[in-house]
Amino acid sequence: MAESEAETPSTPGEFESKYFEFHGVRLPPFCRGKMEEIANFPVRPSDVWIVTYPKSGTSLLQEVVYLVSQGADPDEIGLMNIDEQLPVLEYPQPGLDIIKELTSPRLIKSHLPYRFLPSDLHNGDSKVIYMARNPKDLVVSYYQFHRSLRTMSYRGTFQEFCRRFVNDRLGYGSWFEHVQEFWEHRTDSNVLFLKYEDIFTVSMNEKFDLVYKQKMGKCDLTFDFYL
Ligand SMILES: Nc1ncnc2c1ncn2[C@@H]1O[C@H](COP(=O)(O)O)[C@@H](OP(=O)(O)O)[C@H]1O
Ligand SMILES: CCc1ccc(OS(=O)(=O)O)cc1
Repeated sequence: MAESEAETPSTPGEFESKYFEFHGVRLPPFCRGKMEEIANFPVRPSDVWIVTYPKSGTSLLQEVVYLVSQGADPDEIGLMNIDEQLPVLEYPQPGLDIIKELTSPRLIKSHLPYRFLPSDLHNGDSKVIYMARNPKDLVVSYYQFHRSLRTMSYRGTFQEFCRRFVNDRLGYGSWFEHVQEFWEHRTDSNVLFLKYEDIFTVSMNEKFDLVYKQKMGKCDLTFDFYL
């Protein structure tokens, strides 16, 4: 075991205790004590909310929404940290009080399941863009994230992590419920349901196919790329 791993052990028990359980859903500890305030959070008609299960391409989506809403220059987008422009509702920073005071139009992100979001959103009071990513790629991404996150210091195997994922035992709860709940609301007038693979893979797919053909020449090795 690497020295840094030995220094930051995280037994299954320690890892479990890092979560906060709310109505049967595992949430990150920073959600503790603010779920009622979140349910009553005042929403504005001009808001755009970006909601995802973690590792569903939130940053990619926020770049697109930010560019469109601000009329920003795509060439400049790489120069600035867009994460700083779009607060996450439930994160400790900047916090609910600051987000409440932001000037309109606000762009707000959240990873919370539909039923825990502000009740004004359920009433259709502002636009919500939800993006889902296929769970097989997502679970790899979420695993790497847990390994790198100092506060979680996850040290289990990928196999064990997958077990947690399919048994709904990770932060933000069940991916399966998260996605299904939004899918049920996909035809609501204020909800736009997107798939990561549609906005990322489709646009990049043709380019990759072209480059693959050019660079692999006569080699007949093929892969099953699926959309
Ligand atoms: N423009 C972009 N900015 C950041 N992440 C992007 C991105 N386009 C795709 N992604 C992918 O989105 C995932 C992160 O999701 P989120 O933003 O919700 O945390 C990462 O997946 P991988 O870890 O599989 O590479 C990352 O590579
Ligand atoms: C497991 C804790 C956690 C913390 C933050 C997350 O959000 S994000 O992926 O950094 O946006 C997700 C999970």
